Amino acid sequence: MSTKTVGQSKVIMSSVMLPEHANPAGHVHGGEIIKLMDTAAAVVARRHARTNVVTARVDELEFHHPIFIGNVVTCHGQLTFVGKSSMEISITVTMEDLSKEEPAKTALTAFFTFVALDENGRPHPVPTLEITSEEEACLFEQGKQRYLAYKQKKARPAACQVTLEQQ
Ligand SMILES: CCCCCCCCCCCCCCCC(=O)SCCNC(=O)CCNC(=O)[C@H](O)C(C)(C)COP(=O)(O)OP(=O)(O)OC[C@H]1O[C@@H](n2cnc3c(N)ncnc32)[C@H](O)[C@@H]1OP(=O)(O)O
Repeated sequence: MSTKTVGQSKVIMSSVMLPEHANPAGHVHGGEIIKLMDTAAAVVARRHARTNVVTARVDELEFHHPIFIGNVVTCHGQLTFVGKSSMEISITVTMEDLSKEEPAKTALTAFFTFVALDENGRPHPVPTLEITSEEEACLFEQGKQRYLAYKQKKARPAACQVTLEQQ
């Protein structure tokens, strides 16, 4: 199995927010930004895996600052953790008001888990992650904790999981 660095799949993607992205209150709809985040995370995952990838989970999604029509939003994405076929990607969204001479602000943050698939739609192994800095090592360890927490949750007995009433 090959190894790749975090830097080999990093992404930065910018978009201008248009009236069609607004919610009834005039802010940019959160769902529009989440779609941009998902797309940026998919680019990172696909660069790392070079196979089809799907979103499996979103952790710790936080809205820190509202976004308005006319703002430039930028998604910064990088791998934090890699399991066997799953990859966790950190996405930070910044917003910039082009009419003001001030630095971009952090608007949203989240961790997306993607799973690489083979041609039959089954999970497929991905390259391991080569860690090259202390910051990457710290993010990897935190991602590993979320990965292990998911595995633990999945192993819980059915009685501890939400079920839908039969119609
Ligand atoms: C034509 C294209 C060109 C494009 C080129 C450019 C690309 C850029 C543009 C595209 C941008 C749009 C990108 C949008 C992407 C979608 O919108 S995809 C659509 C939404 N997602 C889905 O429909 C996925 C639905 N879920 C599933 O299909 C299955 O649950 C999954 C995710 C394949 C997992 O299957 P499974 O049988 O549960 O697999 P299992 O063996 O249990 O687990 C496999 C791995 O997944 C992990 N996993 C599974 N479920 C979870 C979970 N819920 N949470 C965390 N980890 C999980 C496991 O821990 C395991 O990890 P490893 O130990 O292998 O590392």
